[in-house]
Amino acid sequence: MASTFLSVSVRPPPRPPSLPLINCRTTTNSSHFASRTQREPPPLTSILQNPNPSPSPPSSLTCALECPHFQSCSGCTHEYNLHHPAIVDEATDFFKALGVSDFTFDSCRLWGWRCRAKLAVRGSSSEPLIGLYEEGTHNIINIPDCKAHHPRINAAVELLKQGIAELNVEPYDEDKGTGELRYVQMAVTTYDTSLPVSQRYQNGKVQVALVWNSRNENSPSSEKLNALANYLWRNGGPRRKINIIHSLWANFQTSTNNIIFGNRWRHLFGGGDFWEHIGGIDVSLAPSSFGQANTKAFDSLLRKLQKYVPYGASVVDLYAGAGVIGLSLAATRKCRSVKCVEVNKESKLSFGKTVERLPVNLDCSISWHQADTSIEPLSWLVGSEVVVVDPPRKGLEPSLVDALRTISSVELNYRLPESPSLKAKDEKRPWILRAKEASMQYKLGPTKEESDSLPQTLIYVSCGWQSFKEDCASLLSGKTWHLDKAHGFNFFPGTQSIEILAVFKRHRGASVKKKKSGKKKRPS
Ligand SMILES: C[S@@+](CC[C@H](N)C(=O)[O-])C[C@H]1O[C@@H](n2cnc3c(N)ncnc32)[C@H](O)[C@@H]1O
Repeated sequence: MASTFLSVSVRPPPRPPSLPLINCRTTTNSSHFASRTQREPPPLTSILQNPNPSPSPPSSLTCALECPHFQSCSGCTHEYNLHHPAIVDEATDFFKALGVSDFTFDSCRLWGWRCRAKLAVRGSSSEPLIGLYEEGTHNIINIPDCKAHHPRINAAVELLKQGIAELNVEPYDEDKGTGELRYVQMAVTTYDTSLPVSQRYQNGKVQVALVWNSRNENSPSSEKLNALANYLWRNGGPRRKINIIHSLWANFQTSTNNIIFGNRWRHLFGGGDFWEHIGGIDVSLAPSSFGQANTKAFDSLLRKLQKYVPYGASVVDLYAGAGVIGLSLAATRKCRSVKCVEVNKESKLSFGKTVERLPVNLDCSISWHQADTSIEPLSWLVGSEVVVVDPPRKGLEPSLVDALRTISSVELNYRLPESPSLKAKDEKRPWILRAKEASMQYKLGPTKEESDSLPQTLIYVSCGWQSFKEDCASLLSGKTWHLDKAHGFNFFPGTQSIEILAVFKRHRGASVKKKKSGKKKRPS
């Protein structure tokens, strides 16, 4: 996961004046930016009429960001060669040294790719600032023409600014802890079956979550919150000719730390369910649950990932969020079982909704568990042939790396009890009991016998290149795993980030030592 919000950048040297600028975009609208000498936002209608999507793949070596905010905004760190960040060459060499010479890189969509953004709201009600930190400072700047954002996010931000000014909403003051609106999260759904497929992306609609500086909806400032939500719904909702708002939510947060969301959410307007079609399934994503920012690139990664999972396999999806990876495998690979493990309890609701849209005849046992994978990780690995890990940027927990490294030599202490009721009765470990309480179990089809197999395939999805390299070295040092395949995806064009999909296989013969039964061998 890459956070939109706090990014540190290293600027490349400025482009020499003589270097020709070849733009990879077919629908360039550079005059729109060239003529804009001031930084004030364009009117909402102009944003909507110039959605500036980039439907075609790159064709030259100098695909350029061409963003007017590049010098000041901390969001993007690289202006040229968006389709081929330098880190790709490093990754190619890295994987080659490990015996994988067919590393591939998918450059994905280069502009308008960000379908999920968390933006700070600062400034004053007459001149609100909604955006990211200014490079090297703690000041927020407006980024109305951001080239990474889906154009509908820019349009919704513009509308929000108008609402703030008109209704005299007070932006948050970090130093004093005063003000009303702290942050806004904008997430775009591009799944509208009433439109032809070719028109769906550009006509995405935005789920807006307003982070309000009060304890709950009964506080005195709630009237202002409702008025703002009303304004956005009236001016961007379904009654408008161009409907940009999908739904409106409030989150209540009064803490002075830098955690964006509080625990309390309230649905205000529009669809309570937010659907996207990713990896071959309909996925529900509540504003409180983790969602990938680059919807299209994530879809490409999932399509590739699916090919490495054998039909009918049992899968455990660690760091699962709302279970998008696991559930897309359940549907497309007809998995026997899929177990999703995630620490954030907010993802459970979205998981349940997504399961309800899976085909009923899947013949798969599906579960979601709220648990920390670093605690007794082996207990989650037992019973699955394939393990998928998709950790945050810091990489895998050391205890999980250890469990994976030593998986072949570990005695199998985790024999599954004969019946679930017996299992529940005998279980004493509080963290396992807590995870069970918070879990969700579905059986789509007849019940299958659970196995005590251990994973033969490890699929690592990484958004942190440094931590991936370290985890990779640790995993390979155990001689249990070898690296089989690796692919890169351009999840964050304009930065030196790369999303990696790496497939490890367990060495043949590296099998589990079964626990001794205690029975004496019968003489032959
Ligand atoms: C990069 S996201 C991936 C989510 C999901 N695979 C997806 O693509 O939608 C990482 C997820 O790991 C979860 N997480 C972080 N640390 C964890 C831990 N120790 N145990 C379980 N989940 C954890 C986060 O809450 C987050 O949802």
